[in-house]
Amino acid sequence: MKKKLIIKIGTSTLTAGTNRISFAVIESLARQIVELKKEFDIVIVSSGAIATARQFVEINGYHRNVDSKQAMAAIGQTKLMELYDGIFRTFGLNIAQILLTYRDFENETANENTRNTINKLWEVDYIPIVNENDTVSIEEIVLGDNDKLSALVAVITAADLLILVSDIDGVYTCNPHLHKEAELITEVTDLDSVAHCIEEKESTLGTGGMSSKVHAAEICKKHGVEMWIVNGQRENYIIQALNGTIPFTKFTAVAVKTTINDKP
Ligand SMILES: Nc1ncnc2c1ncn2[C@@H]1O[C@H](COP(=O)(O)OP(=O)(O)O)[C@@H](O)[C@H]1O
Ligand SMILES: N[C@@H](CCC(=O)OP(=O)(O)O)C(=O)O
Repeated sequence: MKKKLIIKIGTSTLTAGTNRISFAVIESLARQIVELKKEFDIVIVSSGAIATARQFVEINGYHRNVDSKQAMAAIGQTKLMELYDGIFRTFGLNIAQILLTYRDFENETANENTRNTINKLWEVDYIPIVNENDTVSIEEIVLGDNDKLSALVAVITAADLLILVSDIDGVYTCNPHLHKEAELITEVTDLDSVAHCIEEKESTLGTGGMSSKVHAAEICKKHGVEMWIVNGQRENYIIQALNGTIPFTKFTAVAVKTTINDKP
């Protein structure tokens, strides 16, 4: 049986620091997935709907107003999937879309349905691509960046590994954008030991940042899922992390897997 791998990729990685979704980033992901598929069943958790919409339309006040953001997400989601579909197909990869909210994970029947859908998609060789259903739920567009959502997907699928693709090699002893002396922490076993290391830049406050990744790690740890933070700016970042040829942060998990019913 294949191992299960969840890969979360956010807007900053997908846009490679520009204001457009980068075809090259999606191509690099697809190229790696062709290799990874030999060993893993894979789910991608992808943000980027709003960033994609911005290439076509600018709804007034979408920076401030949640309803405008939601409308942007609704417009961008189909176009984002078109991009994934077009690029992944050239690599012989099939994709399917799944939209979820946090509330979906509070209900065991919904969890069972999600699990069944994902398992069936794997069986017929389709890669599920998950995003938050921004029309009915706004937690991730207001507060987070799909980090928690990806942890919940990892838990309900009993994944072997969750990889959060970020703009940085992992958790440092302090924020390296603010302190030159920061050193990468390559393995975290005790989450309390990194809490004091997190220091968000003003612009990222309230929109994810490293705090939401550590929160995702808490959920994973509690349910026995290992989580890594890997730098999406490095070449072949997932393959290289798996081969141990690039630095990254690993959050080790407790040995016993529990179910999502033990509330995250
Ligand atoms: N101790 C720390 N180690 C690494 N990054 C940190 C730390 N504290 C705060 N950060 C911030 O977290 C950012 C990564 O989170 P985020 O911006 O959400 O990334 P992404 O958009 O790639 O998911 C870093 O660029 C950095 O500014
Ligand atoms: N779900 C929304 C936004 C989620 C979000 O804020 O994530 P991110 O763009 O990674 O900070 C989208 O796809 O644009």
